[in-house]
Amino acid sequence: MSSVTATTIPGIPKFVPCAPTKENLDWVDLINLDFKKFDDPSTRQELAKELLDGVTKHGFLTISNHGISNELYERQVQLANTVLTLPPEEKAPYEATPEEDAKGRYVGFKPSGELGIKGGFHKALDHYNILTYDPENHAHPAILRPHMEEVQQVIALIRSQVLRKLLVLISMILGIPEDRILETHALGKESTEYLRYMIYNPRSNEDNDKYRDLYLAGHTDWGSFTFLFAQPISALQIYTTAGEWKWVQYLPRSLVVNVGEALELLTGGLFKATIHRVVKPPADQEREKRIGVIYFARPVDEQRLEPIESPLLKRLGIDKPLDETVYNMADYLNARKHGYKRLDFDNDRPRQDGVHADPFHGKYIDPEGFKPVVAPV
Ligand SMILES: O=C(O)CCC(=O)C(=O)O
Ligand SMILES: [Fe+2]
Repeated sequence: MSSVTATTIPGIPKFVPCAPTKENLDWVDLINLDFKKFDDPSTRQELAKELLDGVTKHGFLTISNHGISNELYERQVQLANTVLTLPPEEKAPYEATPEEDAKGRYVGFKPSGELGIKGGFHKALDHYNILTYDPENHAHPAILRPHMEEVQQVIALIRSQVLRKLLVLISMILGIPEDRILETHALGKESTEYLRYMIYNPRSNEDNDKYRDLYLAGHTDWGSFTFLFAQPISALQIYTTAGEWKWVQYLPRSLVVNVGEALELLTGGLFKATIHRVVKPPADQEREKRIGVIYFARPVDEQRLEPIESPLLKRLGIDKPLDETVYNMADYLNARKHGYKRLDFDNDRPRQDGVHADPFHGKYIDPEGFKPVVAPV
């Protein structure tokens, strides 16, 4: 089961994923959920317990036997590479507008600009988003079009085989009816869920110095769960409860799952949105382009982000909203996009004025003058 074999798809450029690093990094010990256990009622109970352990310990887990075949999995990586390495002139017509980006629901490539958009991204990074709920039925680049049915199939699998099962396990943990939790992610309602293809191009030493070796600054995700197709290039780190940055190890063909802020808010903090970041890979992978396939699950736009009524949360005394303002999902995204709760977690790499560029933090001035619904705290 080598990670360096490359699936070929007619008409799609071949992409050979990088070999795993030989370096022994300071790995984090993540709990792996074997989703085979979901099928049997007794092992399903065990799985629910493991999920609770995973989300309270690190807020990060891996899932094996997730129901996405090796072939579909590898083909997604090939398609992601194809789309993200299109020449700029072929990307341009599919670039989202800054307004769409500001609303948190966009299709296509991230808007470009000197620093990407909102001062947040170095252009060594690019995104391509495919919405799950896309009433406008956005067009995709010609090379991707023959494969859109397959992309939709993968999205449907992630929702039915992974997200739905996790939500059922949550209903068991919280002691609430399945329907109550499933409706928070109902299909067909307005939502910003999407599949994202992501590229991190290698940077010059000068740029790495300038950006403190950070590709993505420490952050928590905004939705409920994020599913990352396991990544042979080590660069993802999580901030543990012990206050240390540790590396996420590559487990071939697994999904790496992390809890986002919406789920933290829905569970009164029982499920932890873990801080994570992406840094310069180890020396034996540093010159490779890093291709990501990521699914961001999110509650529907209208879902209010406050604790779900649950006997467990009540018993634990965590049944009150965590924040002063209770937003629904759509308004929460809007607020987050415009500076609400913007925090600096990279204190281990202090930014020196005049030495480091600050694409991530500092005083935040929204370039388009968008405002959060309520002034940020
Ligand atoms: O590329 C990765 O490994 C993680 C990306 C990430 O954290 C994000 O896009 O929110
Ligand atoms: Fe993230």
